[in-house]
Amino acid sequence: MADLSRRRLLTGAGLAVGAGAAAGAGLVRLAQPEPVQAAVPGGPIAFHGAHQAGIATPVQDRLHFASFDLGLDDPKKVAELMRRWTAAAERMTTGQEVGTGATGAELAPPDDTGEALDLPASRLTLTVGFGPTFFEKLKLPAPDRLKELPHFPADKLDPARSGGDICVQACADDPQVAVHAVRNLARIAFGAASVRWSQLGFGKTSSTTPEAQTPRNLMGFKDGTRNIAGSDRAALDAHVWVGQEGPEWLRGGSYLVARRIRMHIETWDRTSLKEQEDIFGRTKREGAPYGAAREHDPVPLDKLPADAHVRLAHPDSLGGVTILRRGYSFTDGSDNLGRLEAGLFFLAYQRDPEKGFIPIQRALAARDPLNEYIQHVGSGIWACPGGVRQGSFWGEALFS
Ligand SMILES: C=CC1=C(C)c2cc3[nH]c(cc4nc(cc5[nH]c(cc1n2)c(C)c5CCC(=O)O)C(CCC(=O)O)=C4C)c(C)c3C=C
Ligand SMILES: [Fe+2]
Repeated sequence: MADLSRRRLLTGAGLAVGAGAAAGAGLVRLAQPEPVQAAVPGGPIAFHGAHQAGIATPVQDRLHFASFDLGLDDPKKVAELMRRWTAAAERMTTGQEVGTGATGAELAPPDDTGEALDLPASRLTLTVGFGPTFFEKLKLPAPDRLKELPHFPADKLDPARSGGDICVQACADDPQVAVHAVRNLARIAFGAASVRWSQLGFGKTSSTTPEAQTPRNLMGFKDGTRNIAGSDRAALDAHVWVGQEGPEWLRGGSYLVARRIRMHIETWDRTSLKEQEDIFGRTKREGAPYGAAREHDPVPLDKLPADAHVRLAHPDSLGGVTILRRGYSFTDGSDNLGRLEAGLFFLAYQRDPEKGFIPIQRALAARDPLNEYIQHVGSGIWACPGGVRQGSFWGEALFS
């Protein structure tokens, strides 16, 4: 049993000895040749399908988000990178080692870096998107709706934490699995693309499973109460998935907006409960909207302060504008004044940024009292291709 590795568990031999012991740990899923939606905690989430996993699929606990810059401008070579990345992603999302594994020929570096050996798939999802600069560099036609985001008042964006030709969103229940995935994709990309910036996240601040307990953000409020459910196909089709209006490669895909939002935690912590609740228009403990008793009660907008965050961002205040939020909290230690470098790594998926993030952020940037306690310091937008079929690779139709 000493070599009951991630990889052996997936082989017949590994399963014969491993299945019984693994079942209780959520590893029994590995018996299936085709990954299926995680039915047990830690099970794999299907990589193939009509849509990329990691958008409407249940939100995992941890994030490693990476933005890559291309080092070449030949679309054929980038297609080859996507083919190699897809092959690695297919393996990692089912808990397998990359390529020939973490141990191979003695005199060559192994194909897999090895730190995820013995760990389950941990519901790893890998979601890829292409930014405006990707299309410029490769001289490929960009989708109409993929435009650099406008400047919003009070933005203080750091170019070193913004943009990027390709993004990879790795989500998993185990941070080591998410970090391993990004690290191995970066290793594969050597010579073709390199990491421009990356962000670790924990404590998801959204939910695509309304029946689950809503997580809390670092301000202590339940975050993600009113979000698009992963099972709400009508809402996903209307607000998240690109339809016939997009190029073929993007249909079933989505536009992703990322914002690194720093929180002035120490100032927030000196703010009265009443003011904190007024800012959101919801109670802190229950998460109920003002004028209602329970978290999931409908929001009586006229009972909320006119500039409450929830009122400003609510679809009824914005002609129906709706996004799917999938953000994570982050802390990157403390700054030189001893203040926690913390905040929200906000991620939003939408069918059209002009009918999603942009009008909401315009309203929030203009009036949200939360602005006194936050600052947007990083930003990016990417077009995420539709789902990957068996035998295909990320964005294949874009390159052919
Ligand atoms: C541009 C979009 C949004 C940004 C940026 C944003 C930042 C941000 N939000 C919170 C905390 C909460 N947001 C909540 C609701 C909410 N927020 C947005 C959009 C943005 N938020 C939307 C669309 C909604 C839902 C509105 C609705 O339909 O009712 C809530 C309430 C709970 C919930 O419904 O999720 C909280 C809390 C922070 C802390 C923050 C920046 C740091
Ligand atoms: Fe919000």
